Amino acid sequence: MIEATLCFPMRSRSDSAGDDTAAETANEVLLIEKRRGLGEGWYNGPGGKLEGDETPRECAVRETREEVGLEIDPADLEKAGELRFLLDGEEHTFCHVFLTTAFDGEPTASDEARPEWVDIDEVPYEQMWEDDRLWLPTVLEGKSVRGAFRFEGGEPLDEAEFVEYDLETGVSFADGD
Ligand SMILES: Nc1ncnc2c1[nH]c(=O)n2[C@H]1C[C@H](O)[C@@H](COP(=O)(O)OP(=O)(O)OP(=O)(O)O)O1
Repeated sequence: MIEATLCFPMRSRSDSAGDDTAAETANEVLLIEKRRGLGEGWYNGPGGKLEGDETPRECAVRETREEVGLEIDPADLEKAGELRFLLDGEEHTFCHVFLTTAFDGEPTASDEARPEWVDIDEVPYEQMWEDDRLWLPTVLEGKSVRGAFRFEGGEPLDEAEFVEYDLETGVSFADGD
């Protein structure tokens, strides 16, 4: 099974301070238009597969740097979701989802991704993985999710048919995940 990450940098158009979680104060999210590989041509968060012995946080930081050039401290990532993608009844990908409002730099396009700040009320779900509309709005509201999403039809995953799902909200995750 593949272990992967998604990272959603968020920002507020009008600066607001306080102890709120990232998604409670932010109203724009950084998406990428994927330029190659799984999900090519669709919008998603920066992210990708874990490499070597890196942790999910380290992976999210590395993928966000490689894809859009933002620097993030792993401690500034808020864990927001755990998603299981199943293909033909088999576990295919386990994906850790993170949010952050703390990052350095300006998003820059790479070979893999074209970044775009998007209002959280205008996320282009019709140009994203079909499951995203089921869990991403909840994540962008600052609530955590744990879900399983079943696809049928064989590899590659992005050409398989999305058939059903289970989703829990307001879940908690183990420290350090
Ligand atoms: N169903 C669904 N919804 C939303 N997001 C995803 C899925 N399935 C997925 O695989 N994903 C996400 C999880 C990952 O962030 C990417 C896929 O990562 P990929 O591009 O294959 O990983 P990289 O490590 O960047 O790839 P290469 O470097 O090998 O090209 O999609």
